[in-house]
Amino acid sequence: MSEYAIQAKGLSKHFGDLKAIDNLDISVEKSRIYGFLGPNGCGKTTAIRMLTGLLTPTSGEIEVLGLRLPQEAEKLRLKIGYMTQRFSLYNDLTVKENLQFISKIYGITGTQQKKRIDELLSIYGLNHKQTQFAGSMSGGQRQRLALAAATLHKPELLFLDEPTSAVDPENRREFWEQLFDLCDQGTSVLVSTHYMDEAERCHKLAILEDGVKRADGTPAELMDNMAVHVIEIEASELRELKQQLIQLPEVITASQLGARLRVLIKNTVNDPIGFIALHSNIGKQALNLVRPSLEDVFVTCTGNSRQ
Ligand SMILES: Nc1ncnc2c1ncn2[C@@H]1O[C@H](COP(=O)(O)OP(=O)(O)OP(=O)(O)O)[C@@H](O)[C@H]1O
Repeated sequence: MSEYAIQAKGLSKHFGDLKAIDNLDISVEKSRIYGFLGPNGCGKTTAIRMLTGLLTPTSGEIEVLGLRLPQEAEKLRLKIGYMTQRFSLYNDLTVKENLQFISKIYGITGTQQKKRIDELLSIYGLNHKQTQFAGSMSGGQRQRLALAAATLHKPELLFLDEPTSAVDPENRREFWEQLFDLCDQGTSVLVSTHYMDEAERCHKLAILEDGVKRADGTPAELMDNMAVHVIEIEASELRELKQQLIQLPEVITASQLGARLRVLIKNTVNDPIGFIALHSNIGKQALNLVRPSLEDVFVTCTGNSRQ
């Protein structure tokens, strides 16, 4: 038995001249949460659709839960859950009716259906909402209903495409707690996001840009292996200072965070604090060498740095 829920090698999808996914290699371990982090249009949905067997790759090899895709896609259908970017349930059915409808699709009927729906209503805090129309629920409640529907048949592997783009931070945090519960019970999860805080919660992630994987690893590995120094500067006139510093070829990017300027400097510079002090009128006491964040990793390994 493979330790991997998903393995893909040399995966590509071309739409005409556009390489939506270009030569992607990924390995997703079982009972873990793996993230695709990247901006809109970088190919996250295209990659997920190929890994679910819904889209045929232009080239490459895919094995999901021991099944080869796209050849064995039909056998995979009952083993996976897929929560798409858009709410795909029925707005004019109630919460309970939606779950009953999905149950029937999976062949879950009678007392088994009632038991499973009651269980899901309780897990996802929807007990008192069961007679409410899905269309009248809040963003957070809809996401919980969509997750309940995607996990109704207890899939071994769950695909979530930007699941929390329409929910507030509190609901997002709760949603992730539920993902970790699923993971604890043995479910493997592949989730796409463009939020750094969400990506940081994943066991492992791949950073995608223009269909290409720019980096992958655990969030800690990605941050530790960054070939840059990060300096935070506390000073006045930060807008001016930023303009001055980003002219230097050794400076990768500089971005303001409230009263501080966060500057990423190539690690070919041996003494980053001395370097900033030399190229500005800021004293060394206002400069701090800090730990890179995932956002620093993202701007360094994608083309989003110079602004
Ligand atoms: N069926 C299609 N035909 C032509 N181009 C497509 C098709 N599907 C996706 N694309 C293009 O492929 C690229 C990747 O799209 P994709 O939806 O996978 O990105 P994404 O990272 O999921 O972005 P978003 O979060 O905005 O959905 C985009 O340039 C998109 O326009």
